[in-house]
Amino acid sequence: MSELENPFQETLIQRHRAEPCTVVIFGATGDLTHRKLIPALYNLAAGGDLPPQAKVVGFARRDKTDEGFRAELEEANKKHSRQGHDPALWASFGASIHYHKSEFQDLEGYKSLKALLDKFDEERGVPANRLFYLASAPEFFDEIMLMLKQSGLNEGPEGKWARVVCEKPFGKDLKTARHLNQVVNDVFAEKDTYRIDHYLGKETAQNIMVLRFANVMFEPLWNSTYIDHVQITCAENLGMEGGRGGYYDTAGALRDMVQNHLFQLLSLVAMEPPSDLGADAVRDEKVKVIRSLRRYKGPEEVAKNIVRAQYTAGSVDGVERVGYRQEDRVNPESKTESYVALRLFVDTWRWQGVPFYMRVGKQLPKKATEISIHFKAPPQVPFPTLQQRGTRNVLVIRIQPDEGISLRMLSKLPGVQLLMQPVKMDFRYSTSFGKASPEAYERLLLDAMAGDATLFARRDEVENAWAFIDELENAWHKSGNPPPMCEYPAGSWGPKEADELLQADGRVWRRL
Ligand SMILES: NC(=O)C1=CN([C@@H]2O[C@H](COP(=O)(O)OP(=O)(O)OC[C@H]3O[C@@H](n4cnc5c(N)ncnc54)[C@H](OP(=O)(O)O)[C@@H]3O)[C@@H](O)[C@H]2O)C=CC1
Ligand SMILES: O=C1O[C@H](COP(=O)(O)O)[C@@H](O)[C@H](O)[C@H]1O
Repeated sequence: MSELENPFQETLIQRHRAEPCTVVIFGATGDLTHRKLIPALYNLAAGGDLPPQAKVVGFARRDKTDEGFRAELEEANKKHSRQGHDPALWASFGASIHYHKSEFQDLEGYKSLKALLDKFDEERGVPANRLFYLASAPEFFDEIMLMLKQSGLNEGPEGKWARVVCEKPFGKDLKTARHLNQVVNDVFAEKDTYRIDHYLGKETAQNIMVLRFANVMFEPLWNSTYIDHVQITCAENLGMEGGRGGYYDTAGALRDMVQNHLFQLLSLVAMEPPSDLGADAVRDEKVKVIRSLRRYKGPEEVAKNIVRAQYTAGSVDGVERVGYRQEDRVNPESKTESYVALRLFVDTWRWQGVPFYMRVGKQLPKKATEISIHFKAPPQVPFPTLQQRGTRNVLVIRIQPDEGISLRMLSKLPGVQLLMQPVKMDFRYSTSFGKASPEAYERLLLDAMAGDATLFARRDEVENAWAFIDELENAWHKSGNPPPMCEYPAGSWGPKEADELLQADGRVWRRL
């Protein structure tokens, strides 16, 4: 075998061979199904990864025929499929899609759904596994769970499984998340519960563990002896488009992005090596990171370490944007943050004293998510100038776009004098692998069908994350002296207070 052949190929193929199943999507006439779920299933079909004889059933309340539903989804697929749209492939994939009209609250609708799934099994000649995907607003989760239980749909046909995939947001605080977990786990065992965090499905997020644990040169340096600090940035150049203001204004950047996506990235960067790659071994290590986050008690500590802000009118990509409070469906007196910057500490042996700075915001100059690991300076001799920050080693993991990893290091400038200049070693997915990465939802749907929960949030991860977030939200919204709400013009990199957060520590945000 040549050195370049992939020795893991067989394991990976086995891990992802999904069993036959029917996917039922609750809320199938919605935006998520059109933009993400159907294109993901179509692309799995295009790659030959969809289980044989798979079927998709869309569940929603509007009147539609199978044909009408398929035609609507075909239009959406033309717009959103990452590999384009092949009419011949759609003809066979589309034929596997069906529509089932019912209210979420109507038990009869679930009984007739069960009859439909049983009929498909009869037509196939073998019973299929069942994957229920909750692509509805979270206030319907309780009802849907109850109905699945009462109709007996939470049990698969004999010898087959039934699993549930829950979309985010998974609760809006610890109390609601606990309640939801209880409701879901009363109907499905935890092993059959898949809480989506689509950042875990991103190729580059998955690569963090490979980078750290499959290369010998990084892990020995991956600790407070060598790392000065870590930055995680998730910038978006959009505001409240597509009517999202109504939901977003009840959530804010901290709940919408930090509690889930950013904490998942933080966990992958800060976790200890798992003993194996099984879902529980990985998630055991991730949850320890969240549990080790230093808690901020009270508004003073929160104000010192967390900056929240709303955008005011400005321009992004040359287009005028209104301020956050002027957005459609946003309360004109809103106290919801569209930006947050945090200084966090993971109180473990490995990370003692290393700050993790995170920032996330809407209406920033560009869309970019990256993690940067900022190393300490080497001992002063023999290069005294190395104390300057711009000369230190920085490892950048670009989550999106232009996925890849770069390493800044110092090189001697060619010439007769000993002058140094920072240079960059850059690995790009697009050039190194020559093929596009699958969309996060493709990977996650396939994993749920294959019974691999590694890239899904476990109950304790979600609850521990909320426990941390609740204290910040309480300081902001329930204390007598709440930390200030800062401002930043749309199109800027955030409020000056976020810069000051790092300046106070003698550091600066990395320029993206
Ligand atoms: N859209 C996105 O990009 C993302 C969405 N999410 C999450 O996914 C979930 C769904 O989002 P999205 O698709 O945007 O939502 P939409 O509002 O676009 O869709 C809601 C769906 O729920 C159905 N529905 C609502 N009430 C009932 C009812 N009483 N009985 C039966 N069906 C009902 C609607 O059916 P009908 O049309 O028949 O009324 C529709 O199919 C949300 O939790 C959201 O937070 C998460 C990440 C990204
Ligand atoms: O979950 C969410 O994620 C999107 C950003 O996702 P990305 O894959 O485009 O980075 C964010 O816009 C949205 O507010 C949030 O709910």
